[in-house]
Amino acid sequence: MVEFENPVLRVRSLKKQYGEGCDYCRDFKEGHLKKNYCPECGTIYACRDISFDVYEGEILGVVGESGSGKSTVMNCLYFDMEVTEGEAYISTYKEGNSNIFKESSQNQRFIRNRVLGKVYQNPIYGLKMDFSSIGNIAEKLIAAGQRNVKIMENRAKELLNHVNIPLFRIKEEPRNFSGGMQQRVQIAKALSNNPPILLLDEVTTGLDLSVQANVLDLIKKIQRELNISMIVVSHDLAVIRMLSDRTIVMLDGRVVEQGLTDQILEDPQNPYTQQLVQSLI
Ligand SMILES: Nc1ncnc2c1ncn2[C@@H]1O[C@H](COP(=O)(O)OP(=O)(O)OP(=O)(O)O)[C@@H](O)[C@H]1O
Repeated sequence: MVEFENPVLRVRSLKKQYGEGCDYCRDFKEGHLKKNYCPECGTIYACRDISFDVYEGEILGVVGESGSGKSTVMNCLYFDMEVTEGEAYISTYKEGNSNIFKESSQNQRFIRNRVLGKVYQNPIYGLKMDFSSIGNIAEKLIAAGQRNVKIMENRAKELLNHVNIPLFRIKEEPRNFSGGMQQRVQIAKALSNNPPILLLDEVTTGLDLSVQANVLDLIKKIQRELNISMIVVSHDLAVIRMLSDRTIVMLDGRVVEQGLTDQILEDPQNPYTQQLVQSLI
């Protein structure tokens, strides 16, 4: 049972825009934007004023249609892109007192290696396809300062076993693996340095339904066993329903609703969320 008491991650007023904005769009007057962009100057507001907490041991779901800004939130948190404005604090990093968006690039690299793990929809962003699976994990361990070959080998075997990659295949390159196996290796790699927070961006999109179910089961199992906090992004409310304790719903770069997943499913308040929930039935 998750206790919604200790946030491991606090995100405040995250904003990402492409373009300078103009007098017409800058204060977001009702009706001045077309979805997420300004028809006068063309500025795209990918994320506007996004705030949320992630608690210890919870899975937070982020759901919304294509272009709503879900991946932008994940990319900003993992420093794959720079925020325009905003703050984020991680309780295990500098006791939660430092805005990670303002950290030096060296410290941001440390956070990527030690504090956060990320699993991408497309495994080519998370894996070196021409390294072996074991080599992919070693790469992450080396980035965190590990140099002992035996320790790295044992850790890689343990992780790959955890995600059900057969021992006899761990020296193979992930390019030879099926989509589901590649995602499992990505998950193992992201867990290499025991990060307290895992970011999963559309990790089952594009997989066959049975493979998808298998990966979702694995995510749930890992979360239970390691009591890790996760943010799971998906356009598919069925995925979010299966995994997440709480959910935030995004539309046009904004959070339009957030709460316990059960509550959102049973009694959605926002018209867009109502549509999403109806599409499940
Ligand atoms: N480099 C960029 N330049 C301009 N606009 C961009 C850029 N990257 C993303 N966007 C825009 O930002 C908005 C949010 O994109 P984002 O990828 O976060 O959405 P999403 O909800 O994750 O959707 P999807 O699942 O389709 O990626 C979209 O309107 C997108 O076109």
